[in-house]
Amino acid sequence: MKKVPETKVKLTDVKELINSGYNLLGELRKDVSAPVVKASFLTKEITAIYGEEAARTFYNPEYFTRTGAMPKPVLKTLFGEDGVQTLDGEEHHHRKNYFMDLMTPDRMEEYRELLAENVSKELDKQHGEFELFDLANRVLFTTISEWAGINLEKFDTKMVEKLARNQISMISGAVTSPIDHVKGVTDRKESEKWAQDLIEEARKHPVPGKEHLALYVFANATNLDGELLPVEVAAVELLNIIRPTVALTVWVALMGHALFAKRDIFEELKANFDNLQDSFIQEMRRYYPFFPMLPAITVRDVEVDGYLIPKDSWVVLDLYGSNHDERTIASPDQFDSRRYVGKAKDISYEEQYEMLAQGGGKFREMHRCAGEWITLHSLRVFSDQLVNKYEFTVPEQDWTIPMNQFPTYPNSKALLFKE
Ligand code: HEM
Repeated sequence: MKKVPETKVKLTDVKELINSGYNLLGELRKDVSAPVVKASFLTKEITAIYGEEAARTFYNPEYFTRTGAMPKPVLKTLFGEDGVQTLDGEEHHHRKNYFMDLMTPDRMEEYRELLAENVSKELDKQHGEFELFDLANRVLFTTISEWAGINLEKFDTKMVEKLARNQISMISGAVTSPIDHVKGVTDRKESEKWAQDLIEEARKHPVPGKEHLALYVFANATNLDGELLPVEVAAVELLNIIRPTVALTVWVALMGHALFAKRDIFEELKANFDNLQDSFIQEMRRYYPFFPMLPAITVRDVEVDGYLIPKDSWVVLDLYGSNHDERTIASPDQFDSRRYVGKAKDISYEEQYEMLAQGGGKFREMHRCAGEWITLHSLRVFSDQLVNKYEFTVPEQDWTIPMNQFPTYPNSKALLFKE
């Protein structure tokens, strides 16, 4: 086995590591002409790996642990502390089951119907120019809250709008300028307080017949010893449903880019919608940058692509790089709506590592995203309504998607015009 080559490029802070762009790790690989690369990062060393085979190894608990791997600033904004993302082994499996048990086919269908109704209502109201990003942000927040059993009627419109925006600033505050980070931390605190009050209320006043809804599931969730989760942790987990669903705002704005920046993808999809819709959605998840990388620590010496990564190394799996891996993906930098025809379902319902936008592997045993199916249903609803149900014209705008911003979406937030 070969020694991992080290790049001379110095990474001096978290902002530089993640915010300097989705292509950074690819550039480091180029710098050393190898698929595995080591770089100095503050006082630590970081080893970057990518691709389907590397992902298989990364998800194997015999080789890697997630405990202690996630940088603190990310926990303080994006994920929250002591949530499912930070657990390993039995404890993780037990907690993750609460999430996966929510995702039954019936509940997914209820979510899809609710979202379709809410998107239609919002689109019906639009006359003139509007930002698809803002519309999606509002609709996704109200829909997922309702689906989770949260009654938003108790809160005034300003508070609801603020909470909807918080779900995005918690993400952008994870790795960004100090000012945005402080805002991300403040907005997370406000959201956690909101979620804690909801959990406490749900514990005090259980509603018969609502036990299966996310709010009540997390209010009643226990640890491995059968004790109720601390209210703070239950709130973090409730937000682990709300925040990432609202984050789909970003993918909806990127869908705006796919469909309206140029018309060719729109026309191809409209002409053959039923056949292409799911493949188009999977290609969107692959092609556009979103979640950049995942960290873990080796628990023993590990071989990746013929290179030896010693025990106790801090390793990141480059998700964006994996989804653009020229070794396994034909013309990875081209958007091809047909790429996943015939295998769109396998990509998101089987254990797999071929496309890693939301992680890979087994849903219950591993850290793979619990919301992949909600994501698919959301993107199905939006693509259907944008392509088939309404007509838009597209104002002049800046469609640039900056590669050094997290999360990233078109500068114009996808402007559309409806009569
Ligand atoms: C906006 C689109 C989304 C993206 C890009 C995304 C991405 C990811 C990624 C990369 C992970 C980590 C995978 C790993 O550590 O191996 C993850 C985990 C997770 N996601 Fe998502 N996700 C999205 C939407 C959702 C939705 C809609 C939900 C919930 C309804 C959700 C809930 C979760 C949870 C609970 C975890 C932690 C799983 C665990 O640690 O076992 N995500 N997601």
